[in-house]
Amino acid sequence: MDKPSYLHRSRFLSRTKLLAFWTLIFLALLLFLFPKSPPFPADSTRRILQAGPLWENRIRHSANSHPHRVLVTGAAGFVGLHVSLALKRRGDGVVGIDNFNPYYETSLKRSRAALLDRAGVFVVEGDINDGALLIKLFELVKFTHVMHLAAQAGVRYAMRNPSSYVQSNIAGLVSVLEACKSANPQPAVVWASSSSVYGLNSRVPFSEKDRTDQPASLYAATKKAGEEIAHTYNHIYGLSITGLRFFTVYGPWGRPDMAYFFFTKDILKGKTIRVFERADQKSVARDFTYIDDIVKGCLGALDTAEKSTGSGGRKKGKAQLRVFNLGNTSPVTVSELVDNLENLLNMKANRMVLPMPRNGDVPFTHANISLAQKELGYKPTTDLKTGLKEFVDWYRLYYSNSRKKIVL
Ligand SMILES: O=C(O)[C@H]1O[C@H](OP(=O)(O)OP(=O)(O)OC[C@H]2O[C@@H](n3ccc(=O)[nH]c3=O)[C@H](O)[C@@H]2O)[C@H](O)[C@@H](O)[C@@H]1O
Repeated sequence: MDKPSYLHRSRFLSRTKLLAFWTLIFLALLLFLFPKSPPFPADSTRRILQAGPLWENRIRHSANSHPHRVLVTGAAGFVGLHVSLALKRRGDGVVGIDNFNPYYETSLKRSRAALLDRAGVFVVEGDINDGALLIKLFELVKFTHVMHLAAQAGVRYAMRNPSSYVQSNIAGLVSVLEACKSANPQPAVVWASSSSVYGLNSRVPFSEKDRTDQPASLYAATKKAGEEIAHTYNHIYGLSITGLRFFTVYGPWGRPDMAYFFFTKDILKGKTIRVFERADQKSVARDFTYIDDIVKGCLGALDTAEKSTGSGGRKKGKAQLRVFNLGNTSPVTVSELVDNLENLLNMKANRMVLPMPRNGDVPFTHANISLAQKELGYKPTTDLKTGLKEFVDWYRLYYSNSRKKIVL
């Protein structure tokens, strides 16, 4: 027998209510699990809202109205510190930006930033991937130059945390170049590439004309990708871009993840250090380059950089695109590096000689610097022994005063 029609209707209604109820629950769950993302990172929104006029004034004051107004990314890093100080000392306006990430001891980065602060350089705490923050900085200051030194450094760490290299060295670089290409006027860009782009090349010294298509680490691959990205932004937007291939930079206020730094620490503690050797039993070698020489090369690149030709995202003509080796032209083996440290520290190292692990290292580096010499007037003057002495003196002072603030 057919059921009465009102029964059909009420069953239909209760099913509809049930469906509506579960749909609502489902939607609420979706909203809870995937909240709508803000137009730019929440951090940046907060930072810009909290910033206020005092923050803006500090930025304007730090840049001042000098002919050169330079934004230095990675200013609390090793090279960033020294370049920012040198620019400020000669009278340029400098604003720094750094995310103070914990790749190595953040207290060292904070000490560097404190030193910059005393020298009149304000370091904005922020990430280069934060596009809104970069736009804000360009609104506040018409930067003439960007010295882009922020990066995820280190060749061996790339196997442990590959995505950090993509995030900083590729996405971060694009974020910086995006801000530069949209700025009006566009700044000229000088940025840190790396000797590691020469990868497994065997012809020495390494020349800018050599192939760079066999990187040995993800770090090197991201720097090589950076050089190609630089070409694109130069080609499409008329940005003037100079890439600097640094060769194992060392010196006071250096990076604790680098061999000369942690060898010093470990020798002083009596800990064993691992000295890598090549398959042919020769010690690996590096074209160690002292920080003051690198700073001169960076300033030379900045001073010879031509203006970008575009404005507000539009190219108006061909712009300069350059790449230079900044090395020392005299490679030293790692065992000689350790000999030097033993002499300076007056202590014997406990060496464990091991075959070079296959984790991104290359057996040797050696720079041909004739192009930088010709175009930038670059001429390194510090040998490893002299530079290491400066480092060891700083190291002893810094770590014996680690709780106090010290000046360079
Ligand atoms: O020139 C560059 O572009 C690169 O220079 C350095 O990379 P690297 O030359 O490998 O510097 P270290 O990690 O300090 O190593 C120096 C030498 O010591 C050797 N080493 C390292 C660590 C160790 O425990 N034992 C050892 O013998 C390495 O094989 C290498 O030959 C920096 O760490 C990179 O960020 C930079 O980009």
